[in-house]
Amino acid sequence: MTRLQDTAHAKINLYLHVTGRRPDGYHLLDSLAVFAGAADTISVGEKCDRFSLSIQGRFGKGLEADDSNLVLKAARALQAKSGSHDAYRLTLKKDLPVASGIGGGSADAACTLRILSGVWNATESDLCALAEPLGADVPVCVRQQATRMEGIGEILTPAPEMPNGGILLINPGVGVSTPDIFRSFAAMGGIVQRTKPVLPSQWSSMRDLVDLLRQTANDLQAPAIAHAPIISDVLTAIQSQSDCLLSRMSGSGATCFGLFPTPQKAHEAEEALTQTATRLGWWTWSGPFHQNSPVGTP
Ligand SMILES: C[C@](O)(CO)[C@H](O)COP(=O)(O)OP(=O)(O)OC[C@H]1O[C@@H](n2ccc(N)nc2=O)[C@H](O)[C@@H]1O
Ligand SMILES: Nc1ncnc2c1ncn2[C@@H]1O[C@H](COP(=O)(O)OP(=O)(O)OP(=O)(O)O)[C@@H](O)[C@H]1O
Repeated sequence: MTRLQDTAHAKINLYLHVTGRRPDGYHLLDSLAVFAGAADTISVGEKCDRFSLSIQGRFGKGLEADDSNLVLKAARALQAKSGSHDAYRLTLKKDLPVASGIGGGSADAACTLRILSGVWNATESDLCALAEPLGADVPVCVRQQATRMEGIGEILTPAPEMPNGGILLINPGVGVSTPDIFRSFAAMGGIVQRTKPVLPSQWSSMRDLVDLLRQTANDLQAPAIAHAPIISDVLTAIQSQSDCLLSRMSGSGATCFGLFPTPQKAHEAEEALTQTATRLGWWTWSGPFHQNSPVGTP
């Protein structure tokens, strides 16, 4: 069965170690990426001569529906691969903040590939080959499952499924440019030698996961704070909530996350921060992790 609507979930880097640099300037990473329930939605409408995109949702304004949009780039890449001349009207409901370290654009691109793979019978390996040139975060977003990312993001190893904990996301409304943060990372001293984390075959509890995460870091957090000091305030606000097990920034920022023993505890923390968030214009989301069905299932 073809899924003509699908959700593009927020990617969260629970840890992110920069381990090296390629001759082309891209950074080698070791990161544990998981997915939150928060998502954009993409729908495929009627067939037409050329792909078109309409954008709705809280963060739709300010995002161009032109050729630079990763949804259209992904659709055209798969159309070319399939050799089809068919095109469709696409709609993106943009509920995730843009340029915020949770891979919204990458998740949209991967989601577009997944939906259209149903239309053109593309295989998962076709999707992976198309994903890589669209962006370093696109391959991991194809499956939307807990994954260890290495290389520049193209070497993917399945990671243990997340325990039934809760996650709180907060974005302070400051867009952060990924290339700028990698540049500042280099300028601020660059690579720190770290012990490579050993992931278990499964997590016995959120505490088990958090114990390991405490021995890790997001190496892009300090450079991102140098660009946007408000990130420190967000981390403090999350960490000061009762039952918060860990707070950290995701990706190149500025979105930060807090881990909680249950989704309910994450909701309670979000509620406690409502007044602050409303006053400062922060975007917040709380709930469970996304546990996905494999590509190709309805
Ligand atoms: C920081 C992460 O979000 C962690 O998951 C990703 O590595 C970034 O993935 P992304 O936004 O899809 O990145 P891309 O759009 O491919 O690259 C944007 C820019 O970020 C820098 N970049 C990105 C990924 C990477 N492994 N090394 C880099 O140095 C490069 O300057 C690149 O030109
Ligand atoms: N569908 C899309 N949604 C969001 N951004 C898009 C999209 N298409 C193109 N872009 C462009 O991609 C850039 C990065 O956006 P995105 O929201 O993916 O950043 P991010 O969350 O920081 O990603 P990452 O965590 O992968 O670094 C934006 O500056 C935006 O102009």
